[in-house]
Amino acid sequence: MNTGEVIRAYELAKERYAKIGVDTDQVLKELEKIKLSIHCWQGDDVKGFLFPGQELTGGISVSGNYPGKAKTPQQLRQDLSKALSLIPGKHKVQLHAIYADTDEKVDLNELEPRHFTSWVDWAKEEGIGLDFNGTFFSHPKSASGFTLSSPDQKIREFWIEHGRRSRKIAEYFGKELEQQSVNNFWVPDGYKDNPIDKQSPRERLIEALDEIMAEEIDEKYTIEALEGKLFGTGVESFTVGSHEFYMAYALTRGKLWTVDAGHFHPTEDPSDKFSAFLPFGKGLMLHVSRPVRWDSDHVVILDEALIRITQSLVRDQQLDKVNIGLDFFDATINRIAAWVIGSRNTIKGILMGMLAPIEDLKAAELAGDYTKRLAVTEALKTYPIGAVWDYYCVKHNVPLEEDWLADVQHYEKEELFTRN
Ligand SMILES: C[C@H](O)[C@H](O)[C@@H](O)C(=O)CO
Ligand SMILES: [Mn+2]
Repeated sequence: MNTGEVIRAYELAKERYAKIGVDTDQVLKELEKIKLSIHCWQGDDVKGFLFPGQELTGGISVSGNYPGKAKTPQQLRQDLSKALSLIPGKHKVQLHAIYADTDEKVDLNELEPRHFTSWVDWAKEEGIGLDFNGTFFSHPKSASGFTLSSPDQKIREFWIEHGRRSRKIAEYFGKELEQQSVNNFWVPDGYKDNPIDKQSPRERLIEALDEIMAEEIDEKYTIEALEGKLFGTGVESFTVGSHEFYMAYALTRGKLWTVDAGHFHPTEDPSDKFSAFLPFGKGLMLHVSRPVRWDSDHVVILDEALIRITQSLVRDQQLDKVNIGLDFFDATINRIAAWVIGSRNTIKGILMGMLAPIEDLKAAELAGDYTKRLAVTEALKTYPIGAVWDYYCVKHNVPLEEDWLADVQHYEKEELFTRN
C-alpha cells in the first residue's frame, strides 16, 4: 500500500469508528504517549557481557540457535536501534546488570554507573529512557539456588550490595535521561522439593530488601519494582518471592509490583490483578510475555491474553500507573524480528483497547444490558483497526506490516549473518 491508499483507508475507518462514538484522531494522540520498556535480553539470549562463559541459570531458559546474536554491547545497541526504527513511538529499553559495557573485570557487587555510560550516551542519541534490572542469577554466588534469602550471610551480603548498586545505576539513568528509571528486582530463590521452613527464607528476603532500600533515593529518578513468580524449572515446590510476598512488600514499602504474564498458573488471568492491586498500590511494572504451558517466554502475539491485558489498562484507566515492560526471549527466530513483532503487537493491543466506545459500554453494563455489552465487543473484533494501525505507522515513519520484514531480512544479510 502507498501512503495515499493508507490515508484513504484511514478516512473510511475514521468514519466507521465515529459512528460508534470513537474519535480515532484523539485515540492516536493517546497512543503516542505509550512508552514500552523493551527488554535488551531478547538480543543475545540473556547472556550479557560481564561473564562470557557463564551459563543461564535461575530456572529460566532460552532455546534455539538462530545465527547473528549480539556478542558485544555495540552490536546489541546497533540491533536495538534497528528494532526501534521499526516500532512506532518513543520507548524505553530495559537493561540487566550483566549488560554493563566495560573492559574491567568487575563483579556484580562492584558495578557503578560509569560501567553504563555508553548505554546512556546511546539512549540520549535515540531519545529514549532506560530501565534496569539487577541480575540475581547466572552467577556462581547464586549456584545454591538462593541469593537475597540465602542462609549464608556472606552470599546474602554479596547480593545486597548488588541490589544497592543497582539502585545507584537506575538513579543515574533517571538523572541523565530526565525520566524515571524503573529498577526491577527478580530473584530465583526457592526449593525444588517441599521445604520444612518457608518462613525463614521469606524473613531473610524482607530483611535483605529493606537493607537494599534503606537509602532514600528521589523517586523522580528511580523507583523499585518487585517481581514474583509461581515457580521456575528446578524450583517447582517453593518460591521465596511469591506473588503475595511481593504484593505485600510493594504495598507496605511504597514500591511497584511487577506482574510478569508468564509467572502465573496457566488458568489465571494476570490482567485481573491490576484493578485489584492499583486502588491500594503505587503502581505496576508489567513484563508482557507469552507463556506456552509454562513460563516459556515466547514472543508476544496478538492473542486473547495480550488483549485482556491491554483492554484492562485502557478500560480501567490504568495507563498512567503502569509501566509496560516486555519479557520474552526466543532464539529460534531472528531476534530483531522478535522485538519488532512483540512490541508492535503490544502497541496494537493497546490501540485495540482504545478503539472502543468504552463509556457507552460501561453505561450498558451498569444498566444490566449485558446483551449490548457482548454484541458490541464482538462486533468490534472485525472493525477496521488495521487501517488505523497502518496510518499510525505512516505517521511515525515506520514501515507497514507487509514491509518491515524485508528491512529486517536486509539487515540480517548485511549484518547479522556476517557475525561469527
Ligand atoms: C530475564 C528474566 O526474564 C527476568 O529477569 C525476570 O523478569 C523473569 O521473568 C524470570 O522468570
Ligand atoms: Mn519477567
